[in-house]
Amino acid sequence: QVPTEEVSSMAMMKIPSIETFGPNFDSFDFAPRTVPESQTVMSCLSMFEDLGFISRWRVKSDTLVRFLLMVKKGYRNPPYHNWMHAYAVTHFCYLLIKNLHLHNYLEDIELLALFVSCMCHDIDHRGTTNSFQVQSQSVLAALYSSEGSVMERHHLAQSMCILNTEGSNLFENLSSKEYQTVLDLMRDIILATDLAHHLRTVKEQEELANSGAYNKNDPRHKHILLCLLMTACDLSDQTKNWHNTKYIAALVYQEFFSQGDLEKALGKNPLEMMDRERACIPELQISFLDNIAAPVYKILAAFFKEAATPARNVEENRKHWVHIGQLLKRHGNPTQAMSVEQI
Ligand SMILES: COc1ccc(Cl)c(-c2nnc3c(C)nc4ccc(C(=O)NCC(C)C)cc4n23)c1
Ligand SMILES: [Mg+2]
Ligand SMILES: [Zn+2]
Repeated sequence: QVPTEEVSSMAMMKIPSIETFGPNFDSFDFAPRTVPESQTVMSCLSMFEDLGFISRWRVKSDTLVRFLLMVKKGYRNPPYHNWMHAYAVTHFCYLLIKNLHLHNYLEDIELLALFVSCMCHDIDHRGTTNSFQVQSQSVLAALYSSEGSVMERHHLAQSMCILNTEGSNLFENLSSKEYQTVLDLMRDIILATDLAHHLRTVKEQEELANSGAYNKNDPRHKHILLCLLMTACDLSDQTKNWHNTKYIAALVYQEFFSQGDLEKALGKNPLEMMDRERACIPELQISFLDNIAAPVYKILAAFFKEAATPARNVEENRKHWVHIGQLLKRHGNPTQAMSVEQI
């Protein structure tokens, strides 16, 4: 639970306008990680208000505050997959809703489900991958490995627990039909954050974007678009300035290398990208951008011309990695694993 006095004092405050959190808070170039962690819950309140969700879905302010505090508390503190990641992902979803006029493509309830899924999508992450759960025979693997997407099923289960807790059920004033719909949508969207799922779906996303034949009455089209938007939010740290991108890589590889250390201790051979002795971060990041991140924003920009900026920023960041890689080749020995601090 969360302390009652914290809930009631925050619930009584007037919700600040979004400008409070920085000039051009609603522009693609705004870096959400510049918002101090102590202001992120209030900032989420402001985004809910600014998106019109509080009145549209008759959300009680103390319920919303309790929900936000429970979600934030539900995150652990691994280097990357912590609350600030969820906040950054949620902010990008806010940008998409504000800048891409998504109400012409998706229903209101689908936008609500997407926004809330962004907040919840990595709850209780331990900083290790799905395959590590299976390899280490974790409790979560025992629960979910037969269905796959082990971590994502756990994030979903944790989210449902919070919504089923008296006093933090954000959707308490939805009709029973709306309630069922929003939970079904959260299930699809959170399970879609498994990169393996994304890699199975991205071809269809590209075809739909290039066909120019998106039909908002076609459930399959809406599902495909929601998956694309969720992945675009999840990887959105790659669409900001180079300083942010470099910082995120340091966090991601801290997490990967810690898992690699664990795997070695368990007598297993880690993937190269998890092995601090072998990984070459610039190389690995260039292939991550080429094979995973850049295509997502290219497809997004094919759907929405307003999304040109994030796609361009990813290309800019790729150029920086190429330059870093050259510096490393010239001044270090090419196989030398670059320490994350040296980035
Ligand atoms: C959307 O779900 C996730 C889940 C977990 C992570 Cl860490 C990420 C993620 N977020 N930012 C990054 C960055 C900067 N680099 C990454 C390099 C590799 C991989 C990776 O998983 N490669 C395995 C291959 C089979 C796809 C993920 C990376 N990543 C996204
Ligand atoms: Mg995840
Ligand atoms: Zn995530």
